[in-house]
Amino acid sequence: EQQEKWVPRAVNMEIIGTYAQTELGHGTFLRGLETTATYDPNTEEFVLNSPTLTAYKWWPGGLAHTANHCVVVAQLHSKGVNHGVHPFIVQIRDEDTHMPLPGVKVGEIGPKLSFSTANNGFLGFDNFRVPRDSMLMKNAQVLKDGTYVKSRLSKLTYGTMVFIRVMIVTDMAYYLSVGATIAIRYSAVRHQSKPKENEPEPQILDYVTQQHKLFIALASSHAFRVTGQWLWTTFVRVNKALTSGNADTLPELHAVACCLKAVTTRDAASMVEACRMSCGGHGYMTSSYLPILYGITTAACTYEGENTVLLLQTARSLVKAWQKGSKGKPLSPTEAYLMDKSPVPKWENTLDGIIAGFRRVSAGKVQDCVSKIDKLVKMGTSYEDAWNQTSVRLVAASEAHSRAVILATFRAEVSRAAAALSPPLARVLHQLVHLYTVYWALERVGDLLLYTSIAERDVQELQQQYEDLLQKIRPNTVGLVDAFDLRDEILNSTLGAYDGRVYERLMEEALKSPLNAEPVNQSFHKYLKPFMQGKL
Ligand SMILES: CCCCCCCCCCCCCCCCCCCC(=O)SCCNC(=O)CCNC(=O)[C@H](O)C(C)(C)COP(=O)(O)OP(=O)(O)OC[C@H]1O[C@@H](n2cnc3c(N)ncnc32)[C@H](O)[C@@H]1OP(=O)(O)O
Ligand SMILES: Cc1cc2nc3c(=O)[nH]c(=O)nc-3n(C[C@H](O)[C@H](O)[C@H](O)COP(=O)(O)OP(=O)(O)OC[C@H]3O[C@@H](n4cnc5c(N)ncnc54)[C@H](O)[C@@H]3O)c2cc1C
Repeated sequence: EQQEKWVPRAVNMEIIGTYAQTELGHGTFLRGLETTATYDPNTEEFVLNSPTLTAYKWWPGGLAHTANHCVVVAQLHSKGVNHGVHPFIVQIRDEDTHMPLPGVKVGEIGPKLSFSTANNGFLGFDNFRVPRDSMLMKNAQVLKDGTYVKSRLSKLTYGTMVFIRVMIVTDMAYYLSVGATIAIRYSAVRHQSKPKENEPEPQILDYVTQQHKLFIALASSHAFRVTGQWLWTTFVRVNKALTSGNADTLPELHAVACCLKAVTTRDAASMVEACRMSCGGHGYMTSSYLPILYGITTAACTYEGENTVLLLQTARSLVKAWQKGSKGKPLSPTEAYLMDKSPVPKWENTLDGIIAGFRRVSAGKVQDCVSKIDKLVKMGTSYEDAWNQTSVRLVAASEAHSRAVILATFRAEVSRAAAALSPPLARVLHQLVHLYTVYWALERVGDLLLYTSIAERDVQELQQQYEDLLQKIRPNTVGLVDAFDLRDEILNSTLGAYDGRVYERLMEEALKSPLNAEPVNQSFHKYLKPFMQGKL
């Protein structure tokens, strides 16, 4: 009945909430959170408290001035026992006056790299009392007398984060479609330099280096959209099983959500930055929207689980899978390839050959990590220290695993969908799958040389395949970004508008600046003139 109490009010916007988990002192290590919720059986209330400065919640989006409620993650104490972190839904502001309630300290954390509209806030409690039903009791409960009833699965507390991580993969597909649309449209409008004296300045989109910078962003948008859809379907299936009490598939979902969130956010941020830089000075204009887009995508590398920490979570799953598989036990579908003990096959410069190659790389890296950890432990190093000393390799193994998942999913889903598409459209999408796959084979050629039978001539051929694909995709590039069908109001970009009036839009935006309101700015009279006259 808690959902009946809170959900309708949230849906009709009586409740504006945020998720208050991170504190000044802890973001990753949730078991280290300091906010306490101590149960008082005499009043059937929880007393929320921030015992230290580092216990203050810090970062929750909308917390500073928008939210009037929040989900607070706190250490639950009852009958003198700390039962660990649990979620509580807490009203923090008066619903009429919006004033902070007594015992609640809330405010803005200050300027950030981007996300300036998110009013991220801080929140502290001074022995703030909330009724017992504030504890979200879907998984664990506290009875009226203070008896704690533990959840059938403690990890369900972390479920919200899995959901958001799953959504973030699709978010990255969207952000890349915005960046690619802006940069490719601008590259079609911008003419620069004279490689051929007797010909006009060409579109910068015809420079192969420009195509190399931009087409991967276009292909990645499709790869992440397809992978995000697969991940969402997986999430729905796991959640359905959880509802019926079966948590067997949750570890696999957690592991694959972690590495996909980490890899897609890192790729999106670096590719949006490449889109910005490919637009020269105008890409550095706020009016291009590319700097803001970079700020948004790079934030995703940190929020909802810092990327390194998440890649290590996946590595933890891969190492456990290796150890499990080595004992002959079955592995989850996404990790089953780790147990492929067949001899390394002859390298094939095909999509299937490259996908199989990335699986070999991932399995080889995981095996190397397990061997290094085992060797260190046998030499007397603690497992924790051996893990830390191997962690750079563990992150790389996780990345290789994630890339193998994306490559395989992108290829499989486009192949499956192609049958229902027109031959020209199917051909273009296959070209994007091919470009994405060969791009990453070339980016990770060192790993392929270490763990597969790829030879120098294969690499040369892949490079030629890649350059041929750039040439094949070029004629459809503008059509492909137009197909994202992003309205000018959404693009919010002087460089990416559909009409291509880049220079007029740049000037229109410049003239809106208040600094252009008068021909001589007041700074001349206040500072320059006195300085020039030696009076400053
Ligand atoms: C229908 C309504 C729709 C509403 C619309 C929604 C739209 C969404 C749009 C998309 C997003 C929009 C943009 C978002 C804007 C910004 C939002 C940002 C919000 C935040 O940042 S919230 C705070 C996020 N914080 C984190 O992610 C913290 C990261 N830290 C951790 O996850 C854990 O602390 C960590 C890293 C796991 C370490 O903890 P520890 O206790 O040390 O864990 P162990 O490593 O020991 O592992 C213990 C054990 O648990 C398993 N585990 C860990 N996490 C999970 C999990 N999430 N799920 C399942 N299982 C988990 C782990 O595998 C271990 O298992 P073992 O069996 O190996 O022991
Ligand atoms: C734009 C934005 C919006 C946010 N919104 C919210 C929100 O709405 N609600 C909310 O609760 N939080 C929010 N956060 C906070 C976010 O979830 C945390 O910043 C994130 O979880 C990382 O935690 P941290 O900042 O404490 O970094 P730390 O965990 O201190 O990480 C710092 C460094 O230490 C490394 N590190 C930490 N632990 C390990 C480890 N075990 N092994 C190896 N390296 C490690 C990390 O890799 C990183 O390099 C937001 C953050 C941002 C940037």
